[in-house]
Amino acid sequence: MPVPVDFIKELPKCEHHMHLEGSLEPDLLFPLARRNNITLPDTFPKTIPQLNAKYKQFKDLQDFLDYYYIGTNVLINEIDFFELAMAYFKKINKQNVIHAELFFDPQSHTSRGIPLETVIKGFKKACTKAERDFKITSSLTMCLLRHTHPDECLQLIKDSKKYLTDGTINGLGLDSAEKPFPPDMFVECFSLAKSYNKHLNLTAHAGEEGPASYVSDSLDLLQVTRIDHGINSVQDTELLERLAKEKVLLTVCPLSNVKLNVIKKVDELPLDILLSYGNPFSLNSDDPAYFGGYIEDNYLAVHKAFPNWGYFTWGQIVKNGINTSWISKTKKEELCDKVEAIVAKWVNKISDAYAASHA
Ligand SMILES: Nc1ncnc2[nH]cnc12
Ligand SMILES: [Zn+2]
Repeated sequence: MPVPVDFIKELPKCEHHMHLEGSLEPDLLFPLARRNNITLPDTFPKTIPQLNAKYKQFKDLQDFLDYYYIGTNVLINEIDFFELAMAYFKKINKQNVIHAELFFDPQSHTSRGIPLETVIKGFKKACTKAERDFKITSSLTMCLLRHTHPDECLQLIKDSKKYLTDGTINGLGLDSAEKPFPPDMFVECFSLAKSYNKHLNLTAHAGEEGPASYVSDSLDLLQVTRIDHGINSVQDTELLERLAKEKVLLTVCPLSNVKLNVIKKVDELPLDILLSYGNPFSLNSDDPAYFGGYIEDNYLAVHKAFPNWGYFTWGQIVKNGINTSWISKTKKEELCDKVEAIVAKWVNKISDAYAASHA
């Protein structure tokens, strides 16, 4: 019998893969376009229902990205970035999220003349407010857009030096269209950022649409310690062994993979293989406004698709996510204790119910 849905909901969750620009819901996108006098392209859906209908299914990653980058155009002022992030925090506050490591794409804004400072200030103020109001801790990971020229990415790293060194930005990532832009193009960018701050956390999207070799190249060439998506790693069992040995977190995004046609159904995700190899993975929403759900929806989709997982398997998955989060050892211990207490509570509930029914 599957574990109860209420147990899944109660688990304290860490989100490791969520693009702030990907949380731009149609009901914020249109008002921001009006407020900022932004004219959307003629071919862009005109109403919230029309836009939601488009978001039902994308042909592939590029089809989605075409909409995603149009959406970013409505973000102009610091308050827009703040409101966008606050709308996300309000949603996840109802889903037992305790910690969120958040991506953002500076180049999608600086290329339109929006100062980097505007973007970062707006997002950072929301992170501070979320910690104060909701007790959700968070950090920002700046992503390089791999479809832009590596020289532009290098310039962004130089322009962000202050934020990369003073802890305002906690991580560097790599996103956008994967297959035509392999990791080796960005070696200089990642090494420059790391030279600014040896504690900077490094991650990259790899093995979403691209091959397993992009995962190993990201580890070897970019020196990342985490892989975003990474599900195509299962094409290479030696790689799976390595990822397990090095405790590399794969930030899996179930609903995203279905909406972007990477898989047809959530039960096709190779999660049982990852469990059998001891690969830590977490469940994430990627771009929740576009893919039909926030983190809890992703947990529930996996719960439905993998009904055989018991309390301890779920507890282990969540603890693996905590232990590979970019947080202190003390915080990891505190959160893992919380998970263990919840698992114990539910296991006792079941055994008490069993004992009562057999008394
Ligand atoms: N799923 C994804 N893959 C690559 N780049 C992205 N940017 C936003 N979402 C993305
Ligand atoms: Zn992503």
